[in-house]
Amino acid sequence: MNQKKIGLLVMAYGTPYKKEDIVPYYTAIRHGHRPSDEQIADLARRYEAIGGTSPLAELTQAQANALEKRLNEQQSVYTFKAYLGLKYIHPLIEDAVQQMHDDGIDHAVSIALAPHYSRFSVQAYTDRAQKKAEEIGEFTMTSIKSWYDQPHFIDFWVRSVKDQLAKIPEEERDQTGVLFTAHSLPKKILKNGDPYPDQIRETAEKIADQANLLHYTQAWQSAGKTGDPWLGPDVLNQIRTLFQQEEHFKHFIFCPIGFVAEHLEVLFDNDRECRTLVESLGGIYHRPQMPDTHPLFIDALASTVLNTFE
Ligand SMILES: CC1=C(CCC(=O)O)c2cc3nc(cc4[nH]c(cc5[nH]c(cc1n2)c(C)c5CCC(=O)O)c(CCC(=O)O)c4C)C(CCC(=O)O)=C3C
Ligand SMILES: [Fe+2]
Repeated sequence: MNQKKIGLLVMAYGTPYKKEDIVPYYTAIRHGHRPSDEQIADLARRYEAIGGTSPLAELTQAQANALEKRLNEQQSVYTFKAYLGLKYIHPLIEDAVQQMHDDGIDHAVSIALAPHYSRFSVQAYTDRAQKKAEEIGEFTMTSIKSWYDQPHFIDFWVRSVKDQLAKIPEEERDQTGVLFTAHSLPKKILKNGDPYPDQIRETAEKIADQANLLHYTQAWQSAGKTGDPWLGPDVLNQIRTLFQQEEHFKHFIFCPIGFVAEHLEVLFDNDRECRTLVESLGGIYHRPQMPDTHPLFIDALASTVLNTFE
């Protein structure tokens, strides 16, 4: 019997492929308003600092490929075909949905490469995908909202933190603080009861519990420099706070649990800014490798997708 072909819409933020993409990309992030020359220069400088462009383009594609492969290995009822749909650069979410339809697909599952749900993040991806599906007609799409609590995902971070701790001399392990971070969002999301902060807190608690962490905390990173207030505490302030506490921490392990790949926010905001501050205070910076295409992580995504068929 023919296996039914299912579209797998893998949605992600997107990143400039080359220097010339930075302006149109940043303009798209700003909903079509070109940022100031100063803001553009600042972003270009950050990409320059991590090697010119981000590794994210390649990693997002590799994650989509790995997920497709894993899904087709794990079951034989359906054939999954992955389509990348990006938020701010080609291939755009809408184009991916159109392509599925053109390829004769009438049912898809969408998943965002972001673990936690927010109206500002995942819902924005989903709305665009569903709108396009409705426009096409006779095309149904199941949209996954979040998967932060998928056990394999938690397990990935539990193992990562434990690996980092194992490298720290035993007598210094109780002088180690673990910081769980996620992208900050404007505080106004709280007014509508957005689950984002709670989901991130829950993720941190689950990991800390399963890894038996003595000292851990949660903080927000990469807040925008806009007029309105963003969720805090900011990670840089949180580092200072921890140093002021009586434990006299020596080691700091950074776990950016809101992101899933090596990219600008981690390579710059964590590995440069957080590292610089930690070292200036006399501490030692540690940061496990991001999920990327780790089998546990891909399994977490695959299980989440397959659960939509139950
Ligand atoms: C919640 C969230 C995630 C995680 C969930 C998800 O993945 O969806 C995320 C991921 C990412 N954000 C990214 C890049 C950027 N985000 C920006 C700006 C912003 N992000 C926001 C939110 C988020 N962002 C917000 C509310 C703004 C302010 C908008 C404004 O300015 O009004 C800007 C503008 C300049 C700056 O502010 O730095 C850039 C360049 C990249 C790719 C980096 C690379 O290329 O490696 C990735 C994965
Ligand atoms: Fe962003």
